[in-house]
Amino acid sequence: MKPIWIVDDDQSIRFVLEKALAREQFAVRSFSNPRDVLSALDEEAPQVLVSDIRMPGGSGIELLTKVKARHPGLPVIIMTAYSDLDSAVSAFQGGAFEYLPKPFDVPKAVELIRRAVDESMRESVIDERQAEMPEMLGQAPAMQDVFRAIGRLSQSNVTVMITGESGSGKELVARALHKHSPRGNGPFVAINTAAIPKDLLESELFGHERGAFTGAQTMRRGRFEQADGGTLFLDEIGDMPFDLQTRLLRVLSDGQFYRVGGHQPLKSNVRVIAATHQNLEERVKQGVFREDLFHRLNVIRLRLPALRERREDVPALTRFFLQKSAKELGVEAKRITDAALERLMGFDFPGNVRQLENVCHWLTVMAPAQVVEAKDLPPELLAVAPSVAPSLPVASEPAAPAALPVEPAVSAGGLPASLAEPASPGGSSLSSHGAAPASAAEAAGAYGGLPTGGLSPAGSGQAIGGFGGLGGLGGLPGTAAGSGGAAGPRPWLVDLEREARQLLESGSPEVWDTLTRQFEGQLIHTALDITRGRRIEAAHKLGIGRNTITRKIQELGLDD
Ligand SMILES: Nc1ncnc2c1ncn2[C@@H]1O[C@H](COP(=O)(O)OP(=O)(O)OP(=O)(O)O)[C@@H](O)[C@H]1O
Repeated sequence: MKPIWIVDDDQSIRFVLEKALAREQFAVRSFSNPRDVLSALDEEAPQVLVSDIRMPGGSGIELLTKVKARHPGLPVIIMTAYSDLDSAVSAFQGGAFEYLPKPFDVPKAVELIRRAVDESMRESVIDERQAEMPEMLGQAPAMQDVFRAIGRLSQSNVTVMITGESGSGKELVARALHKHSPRGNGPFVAINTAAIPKDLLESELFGHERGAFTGAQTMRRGRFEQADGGTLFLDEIGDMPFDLQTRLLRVLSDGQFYRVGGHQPLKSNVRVIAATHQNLEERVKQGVFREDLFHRLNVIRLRLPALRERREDVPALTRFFLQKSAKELGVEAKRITDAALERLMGFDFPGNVRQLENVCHWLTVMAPAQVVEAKDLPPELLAVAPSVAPSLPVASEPAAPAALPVEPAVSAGGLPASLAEPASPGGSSLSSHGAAPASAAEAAGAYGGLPTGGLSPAGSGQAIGGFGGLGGLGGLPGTAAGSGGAAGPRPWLVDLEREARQLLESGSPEVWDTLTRQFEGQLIHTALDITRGRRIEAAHKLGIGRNTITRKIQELGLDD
């Protein structure tokens, strides 16, 4: 764990906190002014920053703003006098984790710091988990087929070949296959054979002994050894040099290999998943890919559709990536108009999902307003005439991102032949597993929850404005909504209308504010209930920032 940083010009405060935190086994570093903190930040970052609000060398609020720009996820606690409430409020607006009124009770201060530490640790764990297995969206039938195939393959250790254009999600699928396999707790090791120079590839794959070649000063384990007990993902397998193909074939046949310069045969228990954007049959015909290796790898083949073959997924992916980019950059997520989405859906995306992800990142940084309009799209995209003009499926918009089927569902049914076809006798064993596809509805329902876009935590007007629009709140747990596209308004909207009518007709003041508070309170309450009080997770599920949820909980008095 990184140290706690304390910034205060008052030496006695620093002393008291240092001692109290040291007693609790926290490492502490103290500063007497914000300037020193900023220069220390060039070298390292703390776990939590605790800062006074008024200091000779600059204000704590300014420091907070600067720190947040560099480390959006870092919890900052601002110490302030009771009398200084305005400053405390601006601290929250600047994204402080909490404020600590002075004079403070030392155990309470320590407890607050501990809570900030816990939250930041939990967030990094969540982030790691997400890094391991990012969310995978797809409502298009072709993607639902892929999810079904993943579910179907989940009890199996069979070799899989994933084909699809660059950026279509092959690695994501490989990770999902690994995660949902019996070896899901083992390592997932990926290697892109096209990205590594030919001379180094062999030692990357199989490792080398000390002194095996100039520069090999220590023994190094290769990816096969690293992946022992797990999955080795061989990306761009079509580009593997011919002589290495022979070595790879040998490992796949008898499980044995030698480190470069080594004489001791090694064994590694590895499941291989390979991927390529090339036509391997063609490469075999050209004599650049070994036919026997092709058959060995091609036991089950999964074909990932290009994004232009599943344009209906573009809106949900766009909202998802806008949220993701905003989170990474520590800003509010941008929303996007239907017209802009239609324009995006008409684009062919030669770089597939990766390209759309980059576009969303660009929009988060470059689009001039909070709501992205068609004219704000990147110039290279606007320069191309849409190849189709699809109309946006507003009513049937998915309420929540579909996620991978977590469990292999059990019912009859096989993999679509085009999608996952046993290409050699080895594949036939699969059909005996009896694990069968999860339905699209189950896959979506397993994660439930709110739409990734549309809810603006800052602007209550915008949040309410989203009710009848894209996505709506169909996935809100505990409501009867969610069927999407059913005739008539959803039951809770009918209730809302009745309540609004009653308040308006009776001349109640601040109707907007009252209802918005109830709406937000209910959302947060439900999310906290689902996450058993874990705020960061609740914020994540709601698609709002950690600071926003903390502020809202305070404002709405949900603390106790
Ligand atoms: N269905 C999806 N839902 C969400 N994100 C996706 C989806 N498909 C792809 N992505 C994202 O798009 C990016 C590219 O995906 P990935 O690296 O898996 O593609 P790839 O086909 O392996 O690319 P390459 O062939 O260039 O290696 C990643 O950031 C991935 O998380």
